[in-house]
Amino acid sequence: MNQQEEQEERDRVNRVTTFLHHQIKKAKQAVKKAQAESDRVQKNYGINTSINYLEADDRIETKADLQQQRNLVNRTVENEAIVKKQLATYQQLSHSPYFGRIDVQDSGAPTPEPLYIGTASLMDDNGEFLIHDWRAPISSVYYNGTLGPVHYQTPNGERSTTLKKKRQFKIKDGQILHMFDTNETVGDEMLQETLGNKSSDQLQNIVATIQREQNDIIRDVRSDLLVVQGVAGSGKTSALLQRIAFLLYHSRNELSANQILLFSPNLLFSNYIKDVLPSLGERNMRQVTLQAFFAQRLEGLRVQTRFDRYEASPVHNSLTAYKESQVFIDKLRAYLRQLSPREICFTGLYFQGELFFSAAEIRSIYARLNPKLPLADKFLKTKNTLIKHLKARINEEAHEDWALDELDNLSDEQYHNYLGDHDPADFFDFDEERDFVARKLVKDRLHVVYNAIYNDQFWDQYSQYEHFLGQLDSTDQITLADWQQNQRAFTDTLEYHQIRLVDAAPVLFLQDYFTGENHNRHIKYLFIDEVQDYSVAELMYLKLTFPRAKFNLIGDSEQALFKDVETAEALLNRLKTALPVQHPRLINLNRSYRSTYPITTLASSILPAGDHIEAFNRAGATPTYAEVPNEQQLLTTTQAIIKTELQDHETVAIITKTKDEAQHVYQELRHQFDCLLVTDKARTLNKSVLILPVYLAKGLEFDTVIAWNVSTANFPTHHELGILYTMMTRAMHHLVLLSQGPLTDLIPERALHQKLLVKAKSTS
Ligand SMILES: Nc1ncnc2c1ncn2[C@@H]1O[C@H](COP(=O)(O)OP(=O)(O)OP(=O)(O)O)[C@@H](O)[C@H]1O
Repeated sequence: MNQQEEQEERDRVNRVTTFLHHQIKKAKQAVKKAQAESDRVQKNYGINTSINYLEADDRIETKADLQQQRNLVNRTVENEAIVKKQLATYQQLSHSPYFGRIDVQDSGAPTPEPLYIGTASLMDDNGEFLIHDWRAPISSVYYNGTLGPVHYQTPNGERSTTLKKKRQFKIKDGQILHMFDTNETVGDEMLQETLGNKSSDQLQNIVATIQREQNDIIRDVRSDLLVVQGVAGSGKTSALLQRIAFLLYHSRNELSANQILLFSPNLLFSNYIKDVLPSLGERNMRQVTLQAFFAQRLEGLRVQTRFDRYEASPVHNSLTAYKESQVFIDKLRAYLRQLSPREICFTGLYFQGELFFSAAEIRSIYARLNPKLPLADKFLKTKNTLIKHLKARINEEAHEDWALDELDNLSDEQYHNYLGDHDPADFFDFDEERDFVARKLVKDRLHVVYNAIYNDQFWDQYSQYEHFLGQLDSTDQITLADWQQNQRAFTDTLEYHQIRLVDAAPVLFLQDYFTGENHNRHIKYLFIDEVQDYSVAELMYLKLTFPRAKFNLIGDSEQALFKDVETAEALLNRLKTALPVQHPRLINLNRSYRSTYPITTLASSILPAGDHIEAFNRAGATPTYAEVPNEQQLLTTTQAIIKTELQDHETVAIITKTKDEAQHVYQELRHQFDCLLVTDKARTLNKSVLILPVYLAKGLEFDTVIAWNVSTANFPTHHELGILYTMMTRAMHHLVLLSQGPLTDLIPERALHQKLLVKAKSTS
């Protein structure tokens, strides 16, 4: 780029920034005006509603008036929101209006047309684009294309053009700090700089440096099952969030942020990612953890958390694996389909301590239905019939002694409340009036039975599940004794109002499949981050619950904490057969961005198939290790390392295998350092020394990581591989492995020979 071109770019940024400041001024006035207008309308609305309610005769007129007023209030509030959003966009663009430029020349066009790409689009007063939104169809050329003929997708099909130039900018506070032309997808230079920064307690958007394969994930609009298998630090979470921003733009007339649901691994993570979408001018999607979701659905039971289960026994057994498998859910489905009315666990409903509808009566209603009807229809028809019977019983019960007694004991006020708007003159005689009040009273009392029917209390899903378990045979891997013991464990925990995690999804599946209830058709896109920690049974249940949602499953099979590491292909094959979808797609991300080259190289070396991991070429210190003979020395070495690391870095995280270890380390260090023990209730990480168990470090990153006690004793088998890999890959700039006794054999000999890992100075 020559000097003149550089000057032209600077002039352009100045022009755009000046224009933006002008727009900000105008927008601020518009916001003020809109606020005043909505204040005025709301005040008016308040006055009108209070006046009009005094005038009883004008009720109908008042209702129409009120509706009109309410519409006006809604419109002004909406208008205020629009101008505020506009202002926010201008303010956001004024700091850094754009980060890219592409010059494209359509065939037949005399000259190339320069287009500037930023986080939002901006037009000048003549309606010409000064900035194109990064999500606009043409902008994909910036991310995907190299110079020459290029293609891009538009709502009307594929278009072609020629990419003549690609330029990148770094603009801060309206000043160009850096600009260069590139033929690469998006140049390494910019990425180097971004990745070299210190860690932050908030994930940043990656809009300026999205990589080609990440762009594929972001812009996919076809798949109904998109599986992203990406190595640690490959930008899966970043791409997921950029994808949500893209979808909100692409389908802005049909999709709103509250139709997108993200299952995130823990609350800390939810907080970590919360600024990304707002930084792109979009509202956040809804977020939930599987834990919270289960707890809400299984109200009244304490659901075991994944963390509890991991702490109780980090290693999976074959019985758990079986209950988490597709086979198990398939068996459950088949069982429900062939259930005879005799086997259905109906339960009687009681009223005032006496049986009101017996299980036998309910069963006979069910048995009379056409057996060929779908399960959910049969359940619904039974429910409706019960409600009909209940209504009939109201008339009968109104003549029973209990009802007549209650009627006689009603106060005048209660009696008139039951009469409601009715006048004694409305009735033929007093008996008719009493009969009317008696029916009202009975209806009122029987509401508990109505609620019980409405809430499906005439069927016991837990007993049904026990019945299902009872009729399963033991399998090759599971002995009859183990199986029976497992069934007893389900019943025992239930008595204490608890349920183990492994039973939560199957019980809910059984319940919703049988009743056809609790299906959420509102959610259009479901995202699951860290999907490798979900069982197939859990995913099958989520698919049942969110039947209209397109599934986006993002994870890394090598970071499996709660089960053994498996290949991406195996995971995908399991999912493809388990979830009924039409357009499955797998995208692999093999390039790792988070960590320095030496850290990624070491971390990959511990994986049996780690060769596919491509380390981004960012320089940094070689990871170090220290083997010490006792725990005291483990602590003193840790202290020394923290002190050294804090000289260069902002955050040091000590990652342990378990919560107990984390608590112990914290107790020992808290007097020396201002440190934070991270628990599963934590929302923020506001200290520079953090101590946390590995499952809470999921998805997060820190400048320096100290992997606590990765010894042979603590990490004895390949079951711990995913745990160790996850610990190591949280480090951005420096990684230290500490071990009491010999280092785990999971670190291969060659890592030491090839000096991928060297002894820490303080102990050498
Ligand atoms: N295209 C990119 N441009 C700039 N930074 C990027 C890009 N892709 C990823 N990063 C950075 O790399 C780091 C890791 O990204 P992210 O957390 O999204 O990866 P991940 O695959 O979800 O990681 P993990 O599975 O290990 O938790 C983040 O700091 C992110 O900002």
